Amino acid sequence: MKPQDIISGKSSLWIFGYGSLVWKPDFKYKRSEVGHIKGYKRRFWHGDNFHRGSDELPGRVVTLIEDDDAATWGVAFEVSGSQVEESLKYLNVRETVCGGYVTKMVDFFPDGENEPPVSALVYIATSDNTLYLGPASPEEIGAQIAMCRGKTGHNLEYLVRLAEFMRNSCPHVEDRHLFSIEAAALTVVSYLLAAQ
Ligand SMILES: N[C@@H](CCC(=O)N[C@@H](CS)C(=O)NCC(=O)O)C(=O)O
Repeated sequence: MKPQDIISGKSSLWIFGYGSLVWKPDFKYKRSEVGHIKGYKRRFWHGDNFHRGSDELPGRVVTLIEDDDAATWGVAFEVSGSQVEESLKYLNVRETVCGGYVTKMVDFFPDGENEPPVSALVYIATSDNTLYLGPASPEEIGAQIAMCRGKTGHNLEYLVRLAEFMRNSCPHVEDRHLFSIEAAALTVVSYLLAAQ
């Protein structure tokens, strides 16, 4: 896939989502496929002071961390023609300007028998990013998510929608990091509700 072929409309572009993009792409696309990329693990190690948090109380959202033994499941969206420029302009604001993510090309493996991999664009927040928060225990991350909200909504919605996607669309994948944080966040919420 050459950039000039995408620009000329001769070939389409695939965009891989693994966080809010799996349940809220918010751009027009031709078709989508559930699948995975290799060599990365999904971690709630990126801060968010816009969509799901604030400068005072930054939320936590996901990024990808290189790990040769790992795979990350999500959804890839195929965009073609005018959808290419429209989606990239939109995602540049949502992901890069507001979120601090940078772009990379990876191989996406659609779920299903013998489907060949396709090259896909992915947005990754690297550790040199000013919003990067890094590792913490599921309890610490869960508590932070339970307490944060931003201009797009509550950080809990971001977490639970992603966990729901994995349970519904990737039931064969055991994402201990995601589900342990979800359990911890919901425990904090239950205490807050009981204290009311
Ligand atoms: N790039 C990842 C993560 C994307 C992500 O969660 N980005 C945040 C920006 S910090 C976002 O779009 N949030 C919108 C929302 O929370 O509804 C993906 O492919 O899904």
